[in-house]
Amino acid sequence: MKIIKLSHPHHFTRDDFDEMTLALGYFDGVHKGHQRVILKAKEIASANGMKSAVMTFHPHPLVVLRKQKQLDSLTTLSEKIKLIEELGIDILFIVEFTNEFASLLPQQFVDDYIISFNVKHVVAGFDFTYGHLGKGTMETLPFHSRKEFLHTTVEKQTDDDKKISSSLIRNVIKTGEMEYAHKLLGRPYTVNGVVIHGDKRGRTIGFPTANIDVDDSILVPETGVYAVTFSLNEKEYKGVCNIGYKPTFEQEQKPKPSIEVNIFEFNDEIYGEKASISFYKRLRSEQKFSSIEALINQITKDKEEALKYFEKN
Ligand SMILES: Cc1cc2nc3c(=O)[nH]c(=O)nc-3n(C[C@H](O)[C@H](O)[C@H](O)COP(=O)(O)O)c2cc1C
Ligand SMILES: Nc1ncnc2c1ncn2[C@@H]1O[C@H](COP(=O)(O)OP(=O)(O)OP(=O)(O)O)[C@@H](O)[C@H]1O
Repeated sequence: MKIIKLSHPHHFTRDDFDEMTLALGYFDGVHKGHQRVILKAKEIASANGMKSAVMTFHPHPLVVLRKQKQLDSLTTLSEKIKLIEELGIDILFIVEFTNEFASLLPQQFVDDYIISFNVKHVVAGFDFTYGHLGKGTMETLPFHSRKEFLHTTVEKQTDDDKKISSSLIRNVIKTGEMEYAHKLLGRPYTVNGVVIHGDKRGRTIGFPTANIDVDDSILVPETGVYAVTFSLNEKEYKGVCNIGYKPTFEQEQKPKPSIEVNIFEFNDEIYGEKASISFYKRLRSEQKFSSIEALINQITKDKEEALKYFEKN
């Protein structure tokens, strides 16, 4: 996949590109609704001998326009790139979202970012908006197209009558409903990070853990214990993850919870390595135990429960 990063104003003209079908949106999480939009663009492109393309924006409009301080993203930009690449798209445009870009009139956006890129077909969801104050919609797009391109509107993708959206999935993950998040994303919710040093207490209680440092922009699920898979160097292991503050040992809560995984049948030294955790099911809340034995008994049960879950699913 070719990646083209640009900021406003850009210098591209139609002659720089082959004809293409373009899917438009922010696409945080690349969930099932997004997948439908992106795959529709791919389908139209291949039926018409065009290149398939996606245009996304970075950073998130709500953050740039200061409507939200931080987003708690489902994907970092590089995770989003990887997921879009896996869908088999030819070109990804990443437009820097700035106040100047946000103030483009709808017609200017269409002229400069669709027609100038030799786009012959646009695909977006029913609620996609463009241009200053989001005044452009799928209803105004034919007018702004100057008859230079066609468009396809993807109807609302729902689950139980609810629109599948990045915001819905964020709320679901915030309450630890990982099976529901899995259904809406079309894959388990996964966070990537680096293995860091913990307090080295885990091994002394018979449950060594890999502590993972995750980018601050990324949404971390509700605190608690989860059945997870842990991936490292293309290999996947099962495990149990605790997200929390370890109240059994710590008197004070740190600013952010630790994320640690006891990986089953694994004994390697992996500090500094890149790894990812996929969350399948929340097993329980984190507790303050009155003894280390009680904690050990509970983690033993957590492990059994996780193994049972993976046997059945
Ligand atoms: C599956 C699992 C469940 C855990 N549950 C709790 C808990 O309920 N309460 C708690 O205080 N610590 C809990 N812990 C955290 C342990 O206290 C922690 O792994 C241990 O203190 C080692 O920490 P360290 O890696 O920083 O050395 C859990 C850890 C795991 C792996
Ligand atoms: N459930 C859905 N059904 C159809 N199209 C969708 C759906 N969700 C998003 N889209 C479309 O996918 C593109 C990207 O959407 P966008 O990034 O705004 O995500 P969203 O999931 O709607 O997020 P948010 O929760 O931030 O509104 C847009 O064209 C949008 O209209």
